[in-house]
Amino acid sequence: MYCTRTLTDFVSWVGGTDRRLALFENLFPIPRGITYNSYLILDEKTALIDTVDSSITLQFLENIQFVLNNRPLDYLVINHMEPDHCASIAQLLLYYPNLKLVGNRKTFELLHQFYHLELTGRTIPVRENDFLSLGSHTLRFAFAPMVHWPEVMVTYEEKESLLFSADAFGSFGALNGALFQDEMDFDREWLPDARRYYGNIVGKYGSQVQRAMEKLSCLNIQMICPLHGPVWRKNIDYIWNKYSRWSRYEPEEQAVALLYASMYGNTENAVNLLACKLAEDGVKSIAVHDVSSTHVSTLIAEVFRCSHLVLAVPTYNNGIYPEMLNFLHDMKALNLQNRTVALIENGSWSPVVGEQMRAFLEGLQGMRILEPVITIRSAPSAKTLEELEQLSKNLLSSLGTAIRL
Ligand SMILES: Cc1cc2nc3c(=O)[nH]c(=O)nc-3n(C[C@H](O)[C@H](O)[C@H](O)COP(=O)(O)O)c2cc1C
Repeated sequence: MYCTRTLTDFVSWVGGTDRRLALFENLFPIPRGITYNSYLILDEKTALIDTVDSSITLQFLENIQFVLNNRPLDYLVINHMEPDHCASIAQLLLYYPNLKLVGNRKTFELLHQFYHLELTGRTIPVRENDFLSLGSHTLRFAFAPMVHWPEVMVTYEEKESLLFSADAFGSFGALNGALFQDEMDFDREWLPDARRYYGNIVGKYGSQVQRAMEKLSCLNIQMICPLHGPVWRKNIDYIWNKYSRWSRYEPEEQAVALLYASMYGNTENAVNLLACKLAEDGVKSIAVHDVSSTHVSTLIAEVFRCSHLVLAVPTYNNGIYPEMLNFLHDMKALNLQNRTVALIENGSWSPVVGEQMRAFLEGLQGMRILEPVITIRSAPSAKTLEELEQLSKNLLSSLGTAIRL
């Protein structure tokens, strides 16, 4: 049975949800599932904006059929050629023999690479700022290269001021009936997944996100319609400001994330001691994560959120404990910048990871190491306690006065 939602008198949501997929991109855990959004505009001409993943093609086709109500489908706009948004194109071409595909040069290069379809006479190539009239509605195209992939463009509908934003402004998570951000408690239910989605999927491309936002900032936007997660029709500034901050690698909060590795509990013990000192010193926002039991995508999201990090690690065969090393490599791969980092190293005979982590972090832009680096020999000692007390004070003064009790 069709399952659709109405955006405006002319525009419907015809996407769907998948709560069975465990790993998005076979990489990122999505315990709350995922939504694939697609939007259908009815005017003199009909236009579908993007398609969905193959897991929900049947539901998707039923949704489109219902909204079209026996009308033909004239256009499919392809904003993004990643297979989770394109896997239904072949079926659509079969169902709707007069359907024309709208995309840019790179869109069609990728389409041919993925699907080997016969498309003679069925494509409409567009360039930056070209428009397509549907009758009273007009679609205008703006390229947003590397706001995830090189072919990405966004589509702006001029009559109703709708921005179809491709992967930008999206989120992990399956919609639970509510489609619009103002129908849900976004901060409580969605923000962690929206942040984790941004950080891990788009986070590497901050400067490209900035360029795209600059380009779009002159538009009157009444609704942001992304390819995953909630649609924004109120509080657009809220998500716009989050993106502005994230893409500049500015922390969202003055907060401390203590991220540690520990085999036998001694490094963990030091981290718990520091967390207690921080709380006693008046720091309100403290998060503690074991890097071995917290997925690296969540650790990355915490870096996007927090201004201050404490990395605590045992020496492992003369190197950084593997799960922490993996996290550091991910931070580098995703271009993370501009954080204040305190380091705690542990080792029973030759602790060397403090220097190794310092060298690694100095290779990232704008990472400030908060001195001194603390060395533990096997287990925290009385000296360690004093050093942790000092580190807590140093963190507090670096955090600034805003969060003192
Ligand atoms: C496989 C393995 C390799 C280790 N390699 C080193 C090393 O190269 N240098 C060192 O000083 N300690 C080394 N250690 C010791 C740990 O770093 C040390 O015992 C530390 O206190 C463990 O902290 P934890 O209790 O938080 O796991 C190694 C331990 C293990 C299990």
